[in-house]
Amino acid sequence: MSLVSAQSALLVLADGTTYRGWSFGASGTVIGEVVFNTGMTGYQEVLTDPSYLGQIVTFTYPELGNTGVNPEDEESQRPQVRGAIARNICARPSNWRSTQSLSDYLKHHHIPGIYGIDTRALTRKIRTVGAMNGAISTEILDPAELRSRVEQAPSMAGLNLVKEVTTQTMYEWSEPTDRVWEFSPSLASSEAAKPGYTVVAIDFGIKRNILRRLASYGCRVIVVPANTSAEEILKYNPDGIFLSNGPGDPAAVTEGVTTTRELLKANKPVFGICMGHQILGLSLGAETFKLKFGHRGLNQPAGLKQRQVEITSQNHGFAINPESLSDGVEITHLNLNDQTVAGLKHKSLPFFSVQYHPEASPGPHDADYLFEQFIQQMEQAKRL
Ligand SMILES: N[C@@H](CCC(=O)O)C(=O)O
Repeated sequence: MSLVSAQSALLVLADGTTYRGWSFGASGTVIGEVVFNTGMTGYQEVLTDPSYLGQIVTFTYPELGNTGVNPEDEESQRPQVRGAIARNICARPSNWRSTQSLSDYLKHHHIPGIYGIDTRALTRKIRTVGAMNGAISTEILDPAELRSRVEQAPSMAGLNLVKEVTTQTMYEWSEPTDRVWEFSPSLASSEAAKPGYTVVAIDFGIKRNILRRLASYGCRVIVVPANTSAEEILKYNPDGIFLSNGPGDPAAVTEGVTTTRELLKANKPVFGICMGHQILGLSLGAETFKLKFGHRGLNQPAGLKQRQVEITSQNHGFAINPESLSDGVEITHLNLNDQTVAGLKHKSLPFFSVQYHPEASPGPHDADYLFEQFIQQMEQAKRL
């Protein structure tokens, strides 16, 4: 295990703000959208969530790496972030599941990180000015030169990144949440009746824990590439269709929107999470817009008509414009911090979606009931 280095590294934002720190993970230069995540746990799940593709993530939790990394906590095959920013790094992880230090892991995957950064100041900057591109480098230590590289990078708005993360071929997923970790009383206490519904999941950058939750509720999940046609999807005769999370600008994922619009004509239950929620909204005629700095963390309150507020895990930079929703669509949840749309459903057809992540990983489990809601919709559809 290598200790964290004292090699100098530079972080420059598009507006010229410069931070000096030290390198962890790989050496090199990376450019991406600099965002912040306020979660106090789950750095490995964040790093491997495909929705973060193209982004440099600032972790506001003050020390990263304490529990190392392990093979079970991967949300996809590899870390997907372009870079990581930390206040401090723990060089000697201590956890019974740890197989590698965070720094070695990122080095292995050629992902640079910078630590020693005043992440509170950086977060305030992003909150005030808005999320913007930036670069981390261990090679270019002249701020003006690094900034000129940042200026050449495209903005996140308008970027379709789905093709970089979607599966190339279809596959089936059957692994549920490990029984040791199961938290749902109905699933943990009994050999709950497994409904055995077939769900086709369109992979815009799917997280493994979504697949696990669907499998835990007894679904046979067929995961298909994002460019699969509606006709091919319907050939699997699914009981329900799932639209996954994913990176980039949802409005640029035109193929996914066209396919979903076609699929809606079949009137089968449809459930969307995060980008899946945005794609469902776009398919129903709504528009999306880019938020100033997005929501990324584990304690975002969502609610509206329900008596209980859900504390939710979130990770998104775009949202649905409520003004653009047609009469047939109802808002079910708002983000209670800024009143943006956090959930919607069709008033008469079995389509619903949430902007947040009910699968958590990391995060609270308040919204896990939405998977059960999807199962109930498939049950009802079968009875008709
Ligand atoms: N890329 C979209 C969706 C994120 C997700 O699906 O997790 C956004 O930033 O809003």
